[in-house]
Amino acid sequence: MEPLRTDEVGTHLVSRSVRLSAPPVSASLAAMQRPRALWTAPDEPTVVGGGVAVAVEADGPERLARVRRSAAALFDGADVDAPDAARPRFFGGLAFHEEATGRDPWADFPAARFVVPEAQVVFDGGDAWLTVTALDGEADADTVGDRLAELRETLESLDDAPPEGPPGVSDRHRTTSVEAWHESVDAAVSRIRAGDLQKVVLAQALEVELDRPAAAPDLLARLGGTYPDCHRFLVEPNGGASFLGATPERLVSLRGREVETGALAGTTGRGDTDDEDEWLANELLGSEKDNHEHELVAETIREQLAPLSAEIRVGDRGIRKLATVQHLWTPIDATLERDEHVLSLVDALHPTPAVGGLPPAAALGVIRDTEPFDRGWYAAPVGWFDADGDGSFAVALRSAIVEETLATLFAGVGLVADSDPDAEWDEVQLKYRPVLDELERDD
Ligand SMILES: C=C(O[C@H]1C=CC=C(C(=O)O)[C@@H]1O)C(=O)O
Repeated sequence: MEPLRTDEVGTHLVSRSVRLSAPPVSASLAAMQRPRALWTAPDEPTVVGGGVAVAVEADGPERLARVRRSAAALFDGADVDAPDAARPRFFGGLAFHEEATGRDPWADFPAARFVVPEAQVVFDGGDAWLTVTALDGEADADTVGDRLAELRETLESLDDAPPEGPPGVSDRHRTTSVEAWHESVDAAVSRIRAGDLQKVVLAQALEVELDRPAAAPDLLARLGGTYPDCHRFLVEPNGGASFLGATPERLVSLRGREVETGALAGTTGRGDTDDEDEWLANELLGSEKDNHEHELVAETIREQLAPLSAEIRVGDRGIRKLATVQHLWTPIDATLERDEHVLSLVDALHPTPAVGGLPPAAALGVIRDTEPFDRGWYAAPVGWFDADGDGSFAVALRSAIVEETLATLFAGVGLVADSDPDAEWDEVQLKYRPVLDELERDD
């Protein structure tokens, strides 16, 4: 189906839901038609999607406002018969920059794309719900009901199989050599010291040739084992690519007027022993450089929320431990002054200085001028929203785009005045690990 690109959406959604005896998540995802979607977040229902009831795409500075208007027109007058848990949602995300470049490997990823899946399975505690959605010009409640019954049978007969192991890596290619990295970091640090900007996040990409095609559901299932507290996501455009990851960074979630977000910036590794791990955590907590890098993120998020909020609550700075790294982390919650759509919050917050820099325009200029590859959807918002404008978005870090036997991984680091190119290089390599560990075979 061609995505809708106009604000003049003349049709509406027809949606029906049924309770399922919960099928296995990974097998459900594997059973879905492309394009597939997966969303798992701490304290939220897991959602699997497949196929397209409707897709909305937009680009340019107004891309989120345009997506929001198209979605509102589709939800307005929608014929939805579903309990709250099973309500239809739009899933998708954005490119990091406002315009899509169309460069490989991102050729099929527009600057913004959100899809209401034809089939959506929500796993909420022990319950599971299947929702089938169509456009009213293409189906009516009866045909949607027939499809619901057919899919229910398929899903309820799925077996739970353990995920396949890593595909194996035969070759790898870095977009940035050590020498080029040193040059870029030195140049960025000089500009920061000269006062042109306060912080910039520079990234690298790693292309990896696989021994066999990697199955996204298997990769995500294994990532779930190692990174259970992260947001795991899968988005697929038209074509054969899958963009997936297990990110520790929530961008924002909105329920009613309650906002949850946080600052995540400042990184160190994990220790081999408990003592070494604690020592590393204490070094990070005491590091002037990392606290400065972190403070710029926390303060900017607070400033961006302030005009929209009746109250903002900034928690204590602490350590977020993941299997391969530990980060400085500050929880930030807010209560909004008035009703807002989660896409307005996404618009206000992206890119935070955890992935862009400060001031944002100067940092984006340095990123565009320096990085020899297209960030595509890496480090950009991915998530979902519903008819009320509630939703949840993560920052697409610790991620890769995978197609057949090629995977491209992305990782970046925040640079401030006293950043050291060698230490930052090592940090990039650590941040590849979550996805890379699931691609490489041990033997
Ligand atoms: C840009 C990335 O991480 C960000 C999030 C947490 C810590 C970061 C840091 O310490 O540099 C980065 O700002 C990435 O993982 O690619």
